[in-house]
Amino acid sequence: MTESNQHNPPLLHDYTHLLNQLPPVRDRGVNVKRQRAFDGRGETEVMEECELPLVDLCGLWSEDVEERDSCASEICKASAEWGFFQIVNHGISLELLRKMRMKQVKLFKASFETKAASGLLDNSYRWGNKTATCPNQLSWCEAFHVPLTKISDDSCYGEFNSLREVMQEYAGEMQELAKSIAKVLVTNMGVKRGLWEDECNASTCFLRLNRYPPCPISPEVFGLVPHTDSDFLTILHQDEHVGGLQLMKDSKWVAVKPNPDALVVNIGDLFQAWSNDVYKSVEHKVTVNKEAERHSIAYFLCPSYESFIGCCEEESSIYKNFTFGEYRSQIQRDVKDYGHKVGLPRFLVSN
Ligand SMILES: O=C(O)CCC(=O)C(=O)O
Ligand SMILES: [Fe+2]
Repeated sequence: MTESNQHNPPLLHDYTHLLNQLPPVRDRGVNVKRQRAFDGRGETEVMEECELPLVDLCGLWSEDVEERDSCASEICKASAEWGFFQIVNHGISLELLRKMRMKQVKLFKASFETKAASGLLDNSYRWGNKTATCPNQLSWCEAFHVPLTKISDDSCYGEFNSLREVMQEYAGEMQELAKSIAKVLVTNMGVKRGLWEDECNASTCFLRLNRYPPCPISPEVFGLVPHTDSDFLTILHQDEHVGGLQLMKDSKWVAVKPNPDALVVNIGDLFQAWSNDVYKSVEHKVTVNKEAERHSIAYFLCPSYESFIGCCEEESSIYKNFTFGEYRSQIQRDVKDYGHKVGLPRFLVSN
């Protein structure tokens, strides 16, 4: 097996030592068994593709109070029961989504050396997983992880200057949309003013442009390892055609069917803590294909590092009060020490 495409990162080459730990193909069981062993969780199985709850945001922008309330309650119900939902009529034009995707595809078509070159998109290019110590910690992907504060910075773009305007417009619109959804979730908990109103300025929010190259050893590695997002909420512009996103629902992995008209929203750890576990930050992962590449763009709504996340039910909070900065540092320590994020359980009052 070779990595002939000069635009792909050298995943096979650089992770040979890890991939050699995989048992020979003849020793592995049938698919489901293999997936179970691979995930390291006896109870998980892959289910059929499913339709996530679909929320038409038309109601949210309506003059009619009842329509607004009904849309808000759909958002909150999905956030509590699934932690994930899809939105249509979200106000972001299909033209902008298409333009952003075209630019993203073009960017990833650049050679690996160009992408990794110093300076491009604030040196935000990442691939694989440096801290992986075994094959199931390896993510078969490449990504630009771009802070919103850098998006208008000319020096980030080099030869990709035409990306700047689109990125700016895209990030601005995502920011507004994310805040509108956050406001619904905050109001539903009986709180008039959430910390996100002051704290979720652009200072720590970011966009992640993901590409999952075709993977000759699929399904032996993940595109993105199972994780929860460490933010308030995420808005995901999935690949229009190629599926791969799976989420945990009732102890089963559920595959999300691509819907080219919809964006996917998921609750992150901070909203779960703030809502005292009412909204769920659900584990999700991405699988990869042997032949097809896949693209996605995620927008992460985050507070400033000094913000206390707190809890809307202060007296009965099951989590300690922590700042976003503390949360991030703990994750970084855990990844270094154990190879993976521990996340919210670290901050339970009972610990
Ligand atoms: O690519 C996807 O569909 C999911 C991406 C994701 O979960 C992330 O970037 O955190
Ligand atoms: Fe994620």
